[in-house]
Amino acid sequence: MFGAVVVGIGIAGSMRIRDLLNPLQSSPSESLKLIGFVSRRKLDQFNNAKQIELDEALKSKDIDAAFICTDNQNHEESVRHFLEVGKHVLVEYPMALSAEAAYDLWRLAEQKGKVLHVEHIELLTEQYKQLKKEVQGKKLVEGVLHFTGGHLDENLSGFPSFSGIARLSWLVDLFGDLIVTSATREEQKELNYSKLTAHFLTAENRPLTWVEERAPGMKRDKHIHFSFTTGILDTLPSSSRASVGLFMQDQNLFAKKLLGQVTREELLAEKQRILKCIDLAEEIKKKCEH
Ligand SMILES: NC(=O)C1=CN([C@@H]2O[C@H](COP(=O)(O)OP(=O)(O)OC[C@H]3O[C@@H](n4cnc5c(N)ncnc54)[C@H](OP(=O)(O)O)[C@@H]3O)[C@@H](O)[C@H]2O)C=CC1
Ligand SMILES: C=CC1=C(C)/C(=C/c2[nH]c(/C=C3N=C(/C=C4\NC(=O)C(C)=C4C=C)C(C)=C\3CCC(=O)O)c(CCC(=O)O)c2C)NC1=O
Repeated sequence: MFGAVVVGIGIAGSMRIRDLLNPLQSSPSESLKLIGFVSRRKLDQFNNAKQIELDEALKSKDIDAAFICTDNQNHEESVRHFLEVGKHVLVEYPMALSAEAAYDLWRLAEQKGKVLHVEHIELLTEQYKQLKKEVQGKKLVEGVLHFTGGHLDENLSGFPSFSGIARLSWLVDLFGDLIVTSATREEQKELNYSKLTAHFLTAENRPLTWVEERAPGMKRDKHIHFSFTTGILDTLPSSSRASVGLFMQDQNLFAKKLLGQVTREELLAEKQRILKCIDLAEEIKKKCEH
């Protein structure tokens, strides 16, 4: 059994507590046991789980793994604290808000011989799995992925290429290695309006564009326009709900890693994809700041 603590009780943290208390039967998740949660607020109890102090969690012999579900600006610090005291870590994406920090944390995890798992539920949705099937084997001519969503506080969430890393993950997982050719940022501060536009080239020199647009009340949505040599794909597949919840699927993956059931090749491929996306996010940020 691996004792677990959930850190940060927002939307994601609450779902983590729910899933840890109700693991999918006969799944790797049954090897995880919730010991308690850490919050910067005083909550005492949450779904019968008990609140513990951060210091206590770091020292506790009953805790083997930490689930970091705080706002993005806190990820680096929390991941580092738990790795340093020799705990395994699951962190919600984005793992950190700079490439330097991300590489540093992987090095630390390897030094300590601990699992560092980054949640990427955007790759686990039925919609994405269907999209990937539709794209497989096709030759891209050009493509656009346009995301819209509500306002985010950048002090907590970080630069939009990092808070929007799920869109980069989609593009890299669908089309392979990308290079950033240009990126711009448009902001209307008084309206909390933000639009990031990044242009890429694929390894075959095909152009791809990512737009991340946010404003208060804007609907959370994604639009695609992918031209292939064989035709155009401009609607996302209609999606049924996954039979196993997304955070539960991710928890199973983490538990499998703790149990040593994931191959070195798989672990390496995943790490490379995650760092590739972080590198792109960093590059986009640099280009926007110029
Ligand atoms: N929501 C989602 O579907 C997904 C989220 N993620 C990632 O998960 C992480 C957390 O996101 P999410 O849970 O959505 O964000 P929330 O804003 O809901 O929670 C973030 C943090 O804010 C604090 N908080 C929560 N509610 C309140 C409140 N009422 N008053 C004051 N503080 C509060 C909590 O910290 P504390 O308990 O310490 O006060 C919590 O850790 C992010 O990194 C995000 O990218 C990733 C994939 C999906
Ligand atoms: C209703 C308000 C709502 C909020 C505040 C919300 C926040 C939210 N959802 C996210 C991703 C995500 N959120 C979901 C799914 C959900 N997430 C949920 O909170 C719920 C209820 C679902 C269920 C459909 C998925 C699948 C992702 C991964 C990125 C994606 O594919 O869009 C993220 C991570 C950053 C990002 O990729 O944009 C945040 C902060 N999502 C919401 O839907």
